Amino acid sequence: MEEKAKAEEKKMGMIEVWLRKHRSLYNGATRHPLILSIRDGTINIDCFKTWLAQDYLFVRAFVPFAASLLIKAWKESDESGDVEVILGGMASLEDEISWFKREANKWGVSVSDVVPQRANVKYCGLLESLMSPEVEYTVAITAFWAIEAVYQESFAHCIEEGSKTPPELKETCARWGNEAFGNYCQSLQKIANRRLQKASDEELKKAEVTFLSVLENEVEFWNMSRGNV
Ligand SMILES: Cc1ncc(CN)c(N)n1
Repeated sequence: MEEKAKAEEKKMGMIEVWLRKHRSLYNGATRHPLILSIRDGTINIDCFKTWLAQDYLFVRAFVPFAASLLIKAWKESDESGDVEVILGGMASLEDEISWFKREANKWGVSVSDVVPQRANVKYCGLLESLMSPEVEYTVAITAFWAIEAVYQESFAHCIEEGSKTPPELKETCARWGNEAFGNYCQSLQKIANRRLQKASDEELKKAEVTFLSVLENEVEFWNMSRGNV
């Protein structure tokens, strides 16, 4: 494929090529008005609570997707180290679910009463479709990287120097914005790049379409939290 050849010539990975090509959508997902309002301290706390409750449900659906990816890595990967990277991510999800419950309790949000909103149902539907054994490992790992990377870049922006994030939201931002999570996302990106380099044109196209779908769903997820469903 032409794009792949260009990437090779410039010694770039496909992910970097796509990040350039789809920069405005990527920025839309990682610099959403909700994130910017956390960063500048003008966040409406009800929006934060909506996000928290809805994301708790999303993370519960993310666990089986991660499990399906682990199976794909075990069956299809050309490098055994992939399994450890994914397993490490899965192990933190248990802690993440406990954190969501504690955080929800702190804000007076009852997680057992949360009803998923339309954008959440749609995004969880995408996760479910990616769990199918027919979806290639390369496509699934690209989606998994994109999902994690959007949160990493979004929340890291809220704890950069000069941000005015309210103190009570800093822990939330540090959860995904911290350096260790950044390194984990880098490891996922490396795996995705390695797989994409060896992918057929058809697989490459599927992975790019899925990447775009993740970004669109992320934007809609943030929109939902601000009440514009
Ligand atoms: C919607 C969404 N996207 C990504 C993540 C990071 N796992 C999350 N918790 N929620």
